[in-house]
Amino acid sequence: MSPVRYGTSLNTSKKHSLHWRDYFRHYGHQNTLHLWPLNPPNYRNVAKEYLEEIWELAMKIGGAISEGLGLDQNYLEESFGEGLQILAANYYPKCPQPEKTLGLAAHSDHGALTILMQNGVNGLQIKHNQDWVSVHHVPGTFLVNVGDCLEILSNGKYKSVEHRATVNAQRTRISIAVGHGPALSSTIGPASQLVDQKDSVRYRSITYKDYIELQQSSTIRGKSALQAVTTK
Ligand SMILES: O=C(O)CCC(=O)C(=O)O
Ligand SMILES: [Fe+2]
Repeated sequence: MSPVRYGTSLNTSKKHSLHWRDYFRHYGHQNTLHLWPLNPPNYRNVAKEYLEEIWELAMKIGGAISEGLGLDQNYLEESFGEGLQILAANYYPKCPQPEKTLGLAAHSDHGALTILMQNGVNGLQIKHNQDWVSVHHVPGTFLVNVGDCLEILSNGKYKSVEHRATVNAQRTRISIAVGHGPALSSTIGPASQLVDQKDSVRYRSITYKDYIELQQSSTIRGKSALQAVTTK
């Protein structure tokens, strides 16, 4: 997976329609900073500071989740190792026929925790009991999504959220999603402490790199990558 990417869709296969969005995405790691946008001129400084702060926040939340699972408070952070942070900036222009398209089709995020900032225009929907539910933006808040890595690591105790973005005819929507996952070379699998006789291993182990490739090569929407590593 390249450390910087620009485009419209996750997978540009002709098998399905493209998204009503432009995006750019880049890794948060400092050694990729020379690849980040140069315009606006303060982008690199602002993004660097934001990514550092948001990493701290993600680790705080990850610590509470680890503790809640009965694991060591540092479990998530330690299993991340050097970790991988990815910033995705999504731009959804006004759309004359919004009911005919989507800004971003149904998917779950491949990392463990995504922290999302938005420009106050609603559009995010999450799947709950087979229905799409709109998430109303509360000013001054971030939205935190559980991703596939956390579902795998917790052996299914946390469920990654399937979500999508709708567009509208009145206002352009912008969202900045920052995903947090383990280092690309690390193997993701259920924490051994969460696997017992009653609750056997629900997901097979896979490197994070292979998991991302699996997700991004699929033309099937939704949680298809996770289903591919589910053991039953
Ligand atoms: O725009 C949104 O609210 C969602 C963005 C998103 O799901 C993503 O970038 O993975
Ligand atoms: Fe997402």
